[in-house]
Amino acid sequence: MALPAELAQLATELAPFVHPALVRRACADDRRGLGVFVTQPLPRGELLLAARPLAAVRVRGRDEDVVERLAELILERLEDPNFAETFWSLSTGDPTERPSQRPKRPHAYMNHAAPMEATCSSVFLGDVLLLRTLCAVEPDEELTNSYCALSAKLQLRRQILRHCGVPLGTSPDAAESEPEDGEGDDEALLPALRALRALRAARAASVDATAAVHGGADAAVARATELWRKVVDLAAEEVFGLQRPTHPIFFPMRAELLQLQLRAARGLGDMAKVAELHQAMAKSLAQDWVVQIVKWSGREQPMNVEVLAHWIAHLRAVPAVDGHAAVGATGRLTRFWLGRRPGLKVVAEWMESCGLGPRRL
Ligand SMILES: C[S@@+](CC[C@H](N)C(=O)[O-])C[C@H]1O[C@@H](n2cnc3c(N)ncnc32)[C@H](O)[C@@H]1O
Repeated sequence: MALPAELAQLATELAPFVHPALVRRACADDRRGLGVFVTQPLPRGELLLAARPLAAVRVRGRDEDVVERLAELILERLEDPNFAETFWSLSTGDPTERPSQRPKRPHAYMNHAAPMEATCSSVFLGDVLLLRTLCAVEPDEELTNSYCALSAKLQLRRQILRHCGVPLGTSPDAAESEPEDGEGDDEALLPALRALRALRAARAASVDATAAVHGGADAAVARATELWRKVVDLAAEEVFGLQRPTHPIFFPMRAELLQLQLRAARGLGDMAKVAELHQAMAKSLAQDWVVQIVKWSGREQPMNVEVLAHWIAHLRAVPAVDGHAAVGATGRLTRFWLGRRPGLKVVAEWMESCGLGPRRL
């Protein structure tokens, strides 16, 4: 989906931009290689980068081989010496030779940190990538970005990190594999084991419901409806306990349960429930973080764009919904990212253009 004209204009005004306080240096922990650091204090929300990608391909279906198509495009363009110089400047380089340099494309050089620890986050505005600080940063502090989406489940996190060459075990989200029944006697993981059993049951019910509905017959549809209802009715409080658990393993588990419930509610056509679940997801993605991050002052909402996408989806699910909180949160998030507050319709189109429309969440 194309970006609304108002935002396409903004993208043109912002890009290209690289913040002058960014430098590329060797990290103190040499297993991390080079990283991006700041030379001066920066406030929360500072724009660090607004850049168009070196190469982009348009994807129509899910199965298209994006990596192969990108590689072909890059090989073609490498014949242009200007492109080749920029492209090869992305490679790791030798930290002992050039300990410090202004990075031309800092996003490509940033190391990963778990979403609850990353100091930066990025979003696409059309084909312009915007990168901002999520908290105030001090001089000589390393800037980090999560390579995984905020809502990614444990298994997907580990896949992404493995694929990106981040050693598993250096990041809390990579270290937390799903515990097996009877494994370990860590007190903190006992509620996680209970929750996992409920989560596994919900996963199985969702797979069965999808298979049943493809059967098409009335009995199959009735069976799917029953299974979806079962998933939707799982109370998060029962699954995770009444107290908000602080162990990081709970974030992806809670997000996964809500995602399964969202799909089930959509299958049932229960749009009021869909709206309620998007709201729960927005709050959960925002608040679970706040519990972890002492660095953030007060209970300020994390400005991750996935949170914005869920508020917008909440507003779209049931037009008559009382949207006071959602409109407020949407306004704060869009102002944070864009420096302005366009209408809800424009923000909804922006989310669609980022692949964060209600059907994709
Ligand atoms: C986009 S590059 C980041 C820049 C890189 N450190 C360099 O020296 O060019 C991604 C690579 O950085 C390393 N890396 C990123 N995040 C890391 C982390 N949290 N711990 C250890 N290594 C990390 C991995 O080797 C990964 O393949």
